[in-house]
Amino acid sequence: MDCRKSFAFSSSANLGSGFDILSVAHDAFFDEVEACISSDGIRVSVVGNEVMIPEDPLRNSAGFSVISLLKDYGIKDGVTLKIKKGVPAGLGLGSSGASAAAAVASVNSLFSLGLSKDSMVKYSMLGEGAVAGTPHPDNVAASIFGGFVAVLGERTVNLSLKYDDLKFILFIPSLASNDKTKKARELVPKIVETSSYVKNMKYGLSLVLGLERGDRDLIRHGLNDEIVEKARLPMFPYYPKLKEIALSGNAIGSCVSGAGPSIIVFADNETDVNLIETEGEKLMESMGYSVNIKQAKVGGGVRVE
Ligand SMILES: Nc1ncnc2c1ncn2[C@@H]1O[C@H](COP(=O)(O)OP(=O)(O)OP(=O)(O)O)[C@@H](O)[C@H]1O
Ligand SMILES: N[C@@H](CCO)C(=O)O
Repeated sequence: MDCRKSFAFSSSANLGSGFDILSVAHDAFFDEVEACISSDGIRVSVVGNEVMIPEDPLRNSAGFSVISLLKDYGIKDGVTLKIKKGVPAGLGLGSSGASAAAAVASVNSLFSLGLSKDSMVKYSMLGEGAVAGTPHPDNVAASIFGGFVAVLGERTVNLSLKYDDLKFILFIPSLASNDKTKKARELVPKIVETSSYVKNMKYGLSLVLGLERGDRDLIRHGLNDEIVEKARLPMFPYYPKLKEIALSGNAIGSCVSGAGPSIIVFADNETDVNLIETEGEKLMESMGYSVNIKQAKVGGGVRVE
């Protein structure tokens, strides 16, 4: 049987004020998707630690992306997708995006379609639309390109990171829920004050310039959001205190990872990682949340075996 297998990392979207624009791939978790040509239509199976992931191809991010891709290219063959989940779902770590990215990469290779990375983003984000109601591109762009990315319309651009000792501490509460991103998107305000818009422009520029120049203070300033994070705060009530703890341990900064509930803390060699992990866990437990804490580094882009 003709098959291809791809691997895609987890990601954190909405960095600072970069809602739907700025994201990063990390090596905390990865998904593996094998695509094989079959005579049996489009089939999806999911193996791994997940119980809440649909195998109906139209409701699975990988399945929907591949259906759209095959349709556009007029491919009549069936394809079976075997998804091995590594990225936990519903936690703001780009789980649906990683599956879609790996599936599109596998099918691209299987049929020698020669898709550019931007085209892979275009098809993978359709799978996000099937899951979250709107096809947001930021998680899939990070998983496909790797590193820090800015999604600028139909083009995704990698930021050239100048920060050798950058690492992440991920606080991952056990709070996964179905349709979380869909619900979180409903909280985003449709109209914003000009003063909030101006603040967010400053944060966004600070973050991009800080990452490109390796400027710790700019990154810290840039890891703030006046609009989306604020509007969604009721979904993650522990976050303001957790950020205080991160800054007291001299983290570079922190923000909500994607649509939450996970939090990403940016750290370097000046950061007291132990203090942040210990105090952060204490805080979460005192508020009734059990939490998994994981360290990670910047991850690479999707890889076809
Ligand atoms: N292949 C897939 N992998 C993971 N989740 C999937 C997949 N296909 C469909 N889903 C559904 O998508 C939802 C998870 O997506 P959601 O956007 O809420 O979380 P996430 O992708 O883990 O995080 P985020 O997008 O906030 O980074 C779940 O309800 C799950 O059933
Ligand atoms: N930009 C998306 C990311 C979801 O991980 C959102 O916040 O809805």
